[in-house]
Amino acid sequence: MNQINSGRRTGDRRSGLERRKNQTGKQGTEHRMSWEDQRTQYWTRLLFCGLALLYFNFGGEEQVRDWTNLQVVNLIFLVFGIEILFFMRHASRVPHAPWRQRLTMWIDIVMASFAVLADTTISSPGFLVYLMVILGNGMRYGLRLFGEAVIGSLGAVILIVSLRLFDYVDLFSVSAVFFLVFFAIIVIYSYTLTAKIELGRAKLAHERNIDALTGLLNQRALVERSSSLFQSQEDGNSVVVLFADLDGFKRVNDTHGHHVGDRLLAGVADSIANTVRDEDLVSRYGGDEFLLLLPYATKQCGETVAQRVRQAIDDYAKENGIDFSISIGMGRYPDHGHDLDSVIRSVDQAMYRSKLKHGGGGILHVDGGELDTAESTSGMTY
Ligand SMILES: Nc1nc2c(ncn2[C@@H]2O[C@H](COP(=O)(O)OP(=O)(O)OP(=O)(O)O)[C@@H](O)[C@H]2O)c(=O)[nH]1
Repeated sequence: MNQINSGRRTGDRRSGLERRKNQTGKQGTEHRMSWEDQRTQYWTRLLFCGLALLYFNFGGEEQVRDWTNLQVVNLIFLVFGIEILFFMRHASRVPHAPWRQRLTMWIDIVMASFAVLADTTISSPGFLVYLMVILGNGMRYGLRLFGEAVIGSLGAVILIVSLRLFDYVDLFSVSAVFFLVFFAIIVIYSYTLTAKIELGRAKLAHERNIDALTGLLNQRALVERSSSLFQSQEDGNSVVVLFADLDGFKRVNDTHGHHVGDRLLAGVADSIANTVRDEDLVSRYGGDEFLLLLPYATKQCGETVAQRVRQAIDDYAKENGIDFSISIGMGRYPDHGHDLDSVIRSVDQAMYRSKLKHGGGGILHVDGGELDTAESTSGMTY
């Protein structure tokens, strides 16, 4: 039992599966925006920038309040346009950048506020831009930015109204109050709609990426994650790949029934999840097969984890009085394959050779090196 717990962080009382569920849940539900998802937003920002320039230039100096002038307004909106083009280019190259989404949203709020403050018309069309910022960011990037956009816009409106309090007192009327009520209803309605969309999106991502029985990543999600993981392993770092397959699992099903087999798979998943770090990827690759990817790990780290996994499974089998074991094939990217498929082929073969040789419970390296099945793993640090 000690071996199973040895992978757990100090003070972290969650089971391995809970930790893994949280991790995979987060990874599985995170919504990564593609460039195509964001393109319309950047064109809309450009459109609004152009409209603002037209609006002020059609109105001329009379459209601009005394504290500034048309030249300054033009200059500021020109800089705004350049900022949009700059981040547009950035978004097309690096689509997923939460800091950029947040920064551009705040720039939009500042620009809308500037437009409203510079405008001699009290009910400036700039106010509608706040709605665009709230809806556009909320619907696209989720509730967090939605909330931020509401707070930012509300704060800006309060500031503007207090700065021009006397102008707005004159404007006070029943229709103005109703305008605000309608505005608030639209925001609340959009918030609940966004919450629903986000929940649905998270549920879908979870179902797509997580194996329902074990709570581990499924094969599809692992393949998807592996490409970015492999790309990030520069400077001679390697990813250790472990292919683990249960021995005698069919017999467990046949003897104890499928429901026990199911529970055993979930227990094995939990035991395996306990042996690795949070940044490692653990997946249920097939029926009774598990694939582990350990980024930035040396061969020695891989051996340590492989031995821990085997030990954890032996302990689990003993504790539950069920006769089964685990065979593990071990290799590394990029040493044993140029992509996930080819590394898996190598480690799968190593695992299979180990099974043939020992009939179960062995750990075999792709290079042919075998780990002593009796070796103790206590006291190992990884
Ligand atoms: N209970 C249960 N059984 C499953 C599930 N998925 C696959 N299986 C069973 O897992 C077994 C896997 O077969 P084998 O690979 O031959 O299992 P094994 O007895 O461990 O044999 P070796 O891998 O050759 O050692 C099959 O009997 C499948 O029906 C599942 O979700 N739940």
